[in-house]
Amino acid sequence: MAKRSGKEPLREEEKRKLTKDNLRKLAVIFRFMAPYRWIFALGLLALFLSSSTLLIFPRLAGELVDVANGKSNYFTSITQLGLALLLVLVVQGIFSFVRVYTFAIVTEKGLATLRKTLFSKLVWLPLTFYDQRRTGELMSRISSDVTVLNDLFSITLAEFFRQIVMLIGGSVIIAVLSPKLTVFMLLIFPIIVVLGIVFGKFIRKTSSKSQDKLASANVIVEESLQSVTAVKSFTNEQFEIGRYVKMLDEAVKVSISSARYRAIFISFLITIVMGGIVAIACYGASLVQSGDLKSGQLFSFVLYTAIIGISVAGLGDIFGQIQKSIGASERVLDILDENDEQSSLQHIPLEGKITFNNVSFIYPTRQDHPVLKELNFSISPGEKIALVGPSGSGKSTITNLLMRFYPVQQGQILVDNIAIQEYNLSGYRQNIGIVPQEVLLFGGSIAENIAYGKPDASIEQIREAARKANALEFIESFPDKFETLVGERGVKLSGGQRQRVAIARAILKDPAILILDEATSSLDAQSEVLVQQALEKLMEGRTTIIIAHRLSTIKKVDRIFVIKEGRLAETGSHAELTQVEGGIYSNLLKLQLQ
Ligand SMILES: Nc1ncnc2c1ncn2[C@@H]1O[C@H](COP(=O)(O)OP(=O)(O)OP(=O)(O)O)[C@@H](O)[C@H]1O
Repeated sequence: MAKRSGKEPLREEEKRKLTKDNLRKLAVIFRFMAPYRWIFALGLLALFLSSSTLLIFPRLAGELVDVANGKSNYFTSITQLGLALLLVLVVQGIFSFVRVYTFAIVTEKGLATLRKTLFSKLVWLPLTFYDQRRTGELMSRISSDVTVLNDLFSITLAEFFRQIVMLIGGSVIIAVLSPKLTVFMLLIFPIIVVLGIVFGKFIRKTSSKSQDKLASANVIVEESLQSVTAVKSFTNEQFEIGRYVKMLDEAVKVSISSARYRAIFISFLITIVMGGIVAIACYGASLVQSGDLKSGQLFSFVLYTAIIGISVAGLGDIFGQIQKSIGASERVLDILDENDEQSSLQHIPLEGKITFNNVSFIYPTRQDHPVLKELNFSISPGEKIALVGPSGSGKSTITNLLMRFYPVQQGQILVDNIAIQEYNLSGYRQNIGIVPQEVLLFGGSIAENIAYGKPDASIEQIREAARKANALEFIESFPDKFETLVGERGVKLSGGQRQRVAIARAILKDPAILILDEATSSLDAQSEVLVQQALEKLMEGRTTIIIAHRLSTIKKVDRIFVIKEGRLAETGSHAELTQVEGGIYSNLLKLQLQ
């Protein structure tokens, strides 16, 4: 979702009705602010006082007119009144400062707790959750939705209370000032307000359409910039510009047509509001003429009417914002309510015996597509096996289940003769190291990236791991050595270098079980040799499962499991399987050799 400021129109789908249930959702979010409730209460008090002080202002301004006419009951000189006004302003300023500052403290601290809770929830959520959500959508939970809630607690709620104080206080004061004029005003203003609300709703709908068009245009910018290399390599610069211009032109068309309605709305509103005020002023003037009202009182009255008008107009927007915040809190709570896999870390020393007993598996998001079918095999501690088979046959799924990324639905996976779900999750996963096909590094230094396998590792241990991973030489050749920053996702390192950093990571982690997902794209011969040597060192003494693509690795393993359509089709050593006439493995081999 494109980032939008609070001033932009609300989308209908972002709003929720102000029901009791929905307001309860906001109350749940408010719990994050509970530790700061006393500061919040102080803010509310300051808000009440600053609004009340502000309400004195029009009254004093009216007195100013009466003092000038020599008709004031309270003040003898303009200077005296000027000082009183100054005092009101200063007091009001102090209360406003306290209000804004305290609300900011409560909101910032409370919402930082919410953000932290949300992020830790997200990282603890299982992969089954991620299969159903898009990353962009989750990002906007932490950014846009929490920002909407931030606005609610820091601005909207304060505005809401302020407008209410203004509305009620202002109405009481004008009723006391001149009951007659108040009744006259009440006959006019509600009609203006209703017209304003109805028209305003219509305008919001049309500008929401133009926002959507603009958002679509922004998607093109995002896509083109993200894949700028693809755009350039296909020499599609002109094509992308064309797409953008077309979409933007449509957005402009819709915006201008919506601006026409907005212009009518604004001119209508100004005319009718001013007309109302003029009508009140005229009637008020006639009251002054007949001696029912002092001119200063009329002046105050008109100012109060304007304040009440502004409050009523503001309330509509505030309700919209509250409805939008309920939508945001609902989405945030949805995530907080998910079941996560959080577990404290227990150290479990494993030997690395792996057994699959009749394991069948279907991904929860693709119920109609059985992936693994009654798989049976056993791997001894320290044994090295390769998973071989056509794309989509289920090789990665086997390792996903072993990592407990997904729960097994049928059959059992045992490690050291105990069903894997019996182990403490983090303790269990600590025993498994992965060197993935596509190594993505974090944006820090090389040292930090290697230490990802063991965050408390000393620099000597990091160095030793880099040495074993054949990475020391290239790291030392950089001017900043281990402190070299690898760039976003490790872009500053070559494929082979990234692989060796990943191997060093795994060496440092020192797991009993190792999963190697061989890179499909080949490295240059020299890098290949260095990576292979490093991998062999890494594999020593560990149970290893290799998702294999290359002959050179397959030949060296103890056993090869040929997977076909989720079943174990053939098992044996390279030498054994090549002997099988018409076998899947021997056919694959022939293909590769060709
Ligand atoms: N997260 C997922 N959600 C739903 N289906 C999935 C998921 N991951 C894989 N699959 C499906 O499961 C089947 C097996 O996929 P898997 O990744 O295990 O195959 P593979 O043998 O490792 O393939 P490759 O060699 O191409 O990596 C495929 O049909 C794939 O579309």
